Amino acid sequence: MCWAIKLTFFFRSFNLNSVNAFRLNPLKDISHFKQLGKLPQVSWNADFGHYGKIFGESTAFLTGAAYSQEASAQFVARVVDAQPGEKILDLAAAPGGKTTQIAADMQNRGLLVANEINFGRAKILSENVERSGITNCLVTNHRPDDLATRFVNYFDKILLDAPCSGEGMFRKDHQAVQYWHTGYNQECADRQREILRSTVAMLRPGGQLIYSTCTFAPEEDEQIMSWLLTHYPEFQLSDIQKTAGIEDGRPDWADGNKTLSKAARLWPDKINGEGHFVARLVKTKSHIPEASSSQLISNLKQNEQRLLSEFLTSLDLSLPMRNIYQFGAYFYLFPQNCPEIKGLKVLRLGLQIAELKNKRFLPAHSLALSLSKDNFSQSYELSDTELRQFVHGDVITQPKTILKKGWVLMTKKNNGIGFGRYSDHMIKNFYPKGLRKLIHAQLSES
Ligand SMILES: C[S@@+](CC[C@H](N)C(=O)[O-])C[C@H]1O[C@@H](n2cnc3c(N)ncnc32)[C@H](O)[C@@H]1O
Repeated sequence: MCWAIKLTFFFRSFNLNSVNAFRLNPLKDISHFKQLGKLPQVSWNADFGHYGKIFGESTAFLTGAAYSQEASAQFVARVVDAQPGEKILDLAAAPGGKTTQIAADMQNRGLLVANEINFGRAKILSENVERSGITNCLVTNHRPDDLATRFVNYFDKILLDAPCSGEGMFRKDHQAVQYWHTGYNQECADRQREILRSTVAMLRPGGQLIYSTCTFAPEEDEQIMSWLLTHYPEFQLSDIQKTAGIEDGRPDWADGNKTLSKAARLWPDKINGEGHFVARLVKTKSHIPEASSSQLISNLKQNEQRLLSEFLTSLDLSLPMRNIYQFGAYFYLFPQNCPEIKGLKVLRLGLQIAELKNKRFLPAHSLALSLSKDNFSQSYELSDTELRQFVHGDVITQPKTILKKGWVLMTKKNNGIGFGRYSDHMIKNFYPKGLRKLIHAQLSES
């Protein structure tokens, strides 16, 4: 096909609406979200990706069983191909689309560091990690060069989903168009090179760097990759499996290095999704000597350990006490191979499990979101009306099942969404005040 016709199809695609998509979250019990599972699949993420919209007042959102994510963006984590037990850094992670997909692939095993430079965005990332029931993630708020001084030759995989000119999102996010100006691609490219200078040192030899953008500009895509290959000869591009209209990268848009065709381009006129670029590189060796990195160890004193252990046992929970860290009144279950956190700006340390208040333990909201009906001492399945009451912060009076006095995991479609405490025929509400809201719409799955 000649260039003029190709370009006509490309520009025509901008007159079409972008298509909503989402991912079902296998860290949750998704067996009862039957309608969502029947929606058309995103072909490159067929296990969990679907086309359709998830509203913020739906049961899928409130339980964390689904995450809204544009279809092409779902391809990036497929290239990361995270495995349980790996040490992975998601360097520019907010709001968390790729972090939550990577964590699901890791099945909560191993270490996932999700970093975001912007504090406000890091808080949103942290909330999304919590709602998704992720337990092996450290959410940090650092500049890439800060992190690079801490983690030398450290990670098995690093995803840099780079800040970019966002041209691939123009039809989805009209604001992205407003930022664009002449010279913007070069400004973004300069920033991408700066971030990559810090990134390369953090990957262990043999590890993989996945670089992605949501822009069409070769200055930010193939040309950044050719710059990296020239300046860091220890990196080589590796093949990406491309299906369903995903195309090769374009060597002719950079320095002609043929291996650039191993990268992937997602064009909105060729696939059912927005514009994206993804490349995978392998680091063959490192010139920097391995730094010894110390691991976090439990700081629990004997007395707290005994009391916490008794509290957890009373809730039928069994957690490894050697992985519990106390920070003031709060107790966290930190991930396997967790690095020492002194000097790190950490917004979330694995899973917050409890708070000590007036000499009594309260189970943490994050804990509820990581549990389902069968792994807590007692649970209560909320009706739609009760769910509205619960997220509004109301007491649940006259519950319809028999409960024992004490903590109750409040569930919807079997997934924990918060804690209550039962006594005197009512369930007192422990849904966090900051998250309480009035749901106006009819509750539905999506
Ligand atoms: C494309 S977005 C990340 C999207 C995210 N990976 C996801 O899937 O939800 C790029 C991120 O890079 C961050 N960023 C901006 N400037 C940066 C810099 N100099 N270094 C590192 N990150 C930066 C932005 O705040 C933004 O959150």
